Amino acid sequence: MTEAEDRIVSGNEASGDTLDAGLRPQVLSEFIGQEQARGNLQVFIEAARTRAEAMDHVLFYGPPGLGKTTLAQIVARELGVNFRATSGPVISKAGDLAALLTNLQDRDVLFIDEIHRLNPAVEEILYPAMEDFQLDLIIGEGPAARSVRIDLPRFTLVGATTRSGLITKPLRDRFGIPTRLEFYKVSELTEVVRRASRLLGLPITDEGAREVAARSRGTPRIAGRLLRRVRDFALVAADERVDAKIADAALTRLQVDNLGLDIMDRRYLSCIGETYTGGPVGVETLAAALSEPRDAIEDIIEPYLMQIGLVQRTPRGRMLSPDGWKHLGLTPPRSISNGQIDLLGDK
Ligand SMILES: Nc1ncnc2c1ncn2[C@@H]1O[C@H](COP(=O)(O)OP(=O)(O)OP(=O)(O)O)[C@@H](O)[C@H]1O
Ligand SMILES: [Mg+2]
Repeated sequence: MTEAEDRIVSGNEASGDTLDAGLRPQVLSEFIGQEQARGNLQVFIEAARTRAEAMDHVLFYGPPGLGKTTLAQIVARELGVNFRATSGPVISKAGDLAALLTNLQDRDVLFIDEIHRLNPAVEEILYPAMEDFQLDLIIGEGPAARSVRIDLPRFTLVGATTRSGLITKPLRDRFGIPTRLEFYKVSELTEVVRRASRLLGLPITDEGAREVAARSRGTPRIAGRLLRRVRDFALVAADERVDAKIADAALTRLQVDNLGLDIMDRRYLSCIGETYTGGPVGVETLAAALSEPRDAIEDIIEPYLMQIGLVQRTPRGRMLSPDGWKHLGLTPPRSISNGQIDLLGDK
């Protein structure tokens, strides 16, 4: 695990998150936020149930910790079918996928996490399975090799990825229901925190919940994790319930600032701001300067900093925005404070 993934404010799943299982919403009506995705799924689930057919294949994509796995489980439960889970890197051979697929029952949900990491040879045999519910396998080798076609039960493939850009077009095209998950609003995360507090038996005020939510980077997984740390502080301080002041004190001690940024984010921001005088600077250069893999920077650090507008992508690299300078407590160079950042394209 890289340093970026191992932070309290990283959206990635960490070993300490095992408690999350109890916080996972079980049905669609308990799932907070993602209104558009939820509304659409509701319709498709109901239609599939009414017709007693397998639902179309679904692809969930978006940053880590927004609820892709949770929604996949909910889809299976609401459809009233079995949920089988695996992940891209685990299916190493065509035979592994064949074994999974032939063991499914009619209308089951097969969940493939990190689907962008499927081996191309495996992906190839997934196409006819998704499209025609058929498996074409080559049995044996050399002159004795022959191909067999196996009929599969009708199933629903639910794929999840944090890197939709890495999914091949033929694979993406075979998902009838591509669903993008967005960062949550503070009001939605406040609801997530209140629900989690209830389940944890932790008294919290509305302002306390809001304080935790506002610092959770739009990500329910982070909200749950911060809440547990706040609970520890409240317990040790013998506070009866968590209010905004207690939440703020706990999160400040954890070095999570008022925007939910931690030391790593601030290192990233000040690297652009101070070392590269505001940019533009390429992501490879930043990765080297911060000794973090490029993937970790692009997947974990940048999405939220861009979402809240502290960093901008330009054709020539990353730049600190006026708000980014402000957050660092620094004065931007004149050309930037005059608002002359060119924001063309996407690099
Ligand atoms: N809408 C929600 N309401 C309440 N809790 C949620 C919601 N979405 C996610 N969570 C909580 O956040 C945690 C992370 O969600 P989940 O594991 O589904 O994320 P993910 O998108 O699959 O992440 P990854 O990309 O790392 O696989 C869950 O344990 C769940 O408790
Ligand atoms: Mg997941």
